[in-house]
Amino acid sequence: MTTVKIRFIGGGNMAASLIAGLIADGYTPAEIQVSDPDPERRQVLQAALGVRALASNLEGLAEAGTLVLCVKPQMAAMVCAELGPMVSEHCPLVVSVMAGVTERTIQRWLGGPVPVVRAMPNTPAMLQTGAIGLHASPEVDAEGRNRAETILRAVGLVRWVEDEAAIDAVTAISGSGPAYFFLLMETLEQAAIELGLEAETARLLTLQTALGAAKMAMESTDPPARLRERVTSPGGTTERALAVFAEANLRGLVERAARAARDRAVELSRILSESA
Ligand SMILES: NC(=O)C1=CN([C@@H]2O[C@H](COP(=O)(O)OP(=O)(O)OC[C@H]3O[C@@H](n4cnc5c(N)ncnc54)[C@H](OP(=O)(O)O)[C@@H]3O)[C@@H](O)[C@H]2O)C=CC1
Ligand SMILES: O=C(O)[C@@H]1CCC=N1
Repeated sequence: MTTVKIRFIGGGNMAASLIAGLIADGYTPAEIQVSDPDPERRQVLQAALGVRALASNLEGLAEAGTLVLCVKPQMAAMVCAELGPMVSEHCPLVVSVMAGVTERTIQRWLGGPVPVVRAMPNTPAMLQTGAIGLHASPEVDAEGRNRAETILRAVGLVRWVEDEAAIDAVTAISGSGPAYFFLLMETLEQAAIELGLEAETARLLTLQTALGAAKMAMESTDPPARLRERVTSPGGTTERALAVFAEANLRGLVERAARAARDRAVELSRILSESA
């Protein structure tokens, strides 16, 4: 019988992305379990990913070496209170992907100073192209850090941060970040259609351009600013477009957006740490 290695609590978007990435990396569905209260969601998870999806958060929990908390921050207190006695008894490694829920708060809700790793992934984890920030509470030993890193490395690029507060910045940049790039893709595709391109052509040219730009930026030794300059012929078309972005202060806007996301994570941490 295969031992369940990883148990997800909450089977929504982020859990499904992580599970898909882990399976793509070679984990077998039998090594992963998930619990979620919604029967339709459980059916989708079972059908799409082949993992066992349970209604109860406690059923089979003792078997798992690692628990991944994947519920909304607002549900976390209730879920941790339910899991606390079992976590104290069986001491699995607790990994939380929840935005704005600190290690101290999770420990308080679980009822003791258990080892907690905070991981901030993003949905491209499903294609093993996630970007993940990690931070461990002082109770996590080398084996626990190694285990968390191995699991998350299977679904993308991992960076440890020294200070737990940096996880809020990671949340604002790479946790939420796919949404910013998707927004840019949506708007560029729409602009292409408005300029007269056929819809499928607009879609494909936009997406391939995003992929090509990201690949170039990843693989080049030059920074993105230099790559941008090479596209921008003096007196040419790109220059005109970039002038419009500058006029609207795109840089300031992006900075404000990232700050707003970071501040929301900080606000959630404060509200949740003050709650019962
Ligand atoms: N989405 C993302 O890109 C990212 C999300 N995160 C974090 O991941 C966590 C989950 O987010 P996301 O997947 O987007 O949210 P979802 O709402 O998609 O997933 C949460 C899941 O938890 C289920 N749930 C609700 N109550 C319980 C319970 N008592 N026990 C077990 N499961 C429960 C929900 O069911 P129901 O819908 O029926 O209530 C839902 O299926 C959040 O804390 C978020 O901060 C982190 C990085 C990126
Ligand atoms: O929007 C959110 O709160 C979550 C955290 C990062 C991405 N999605």
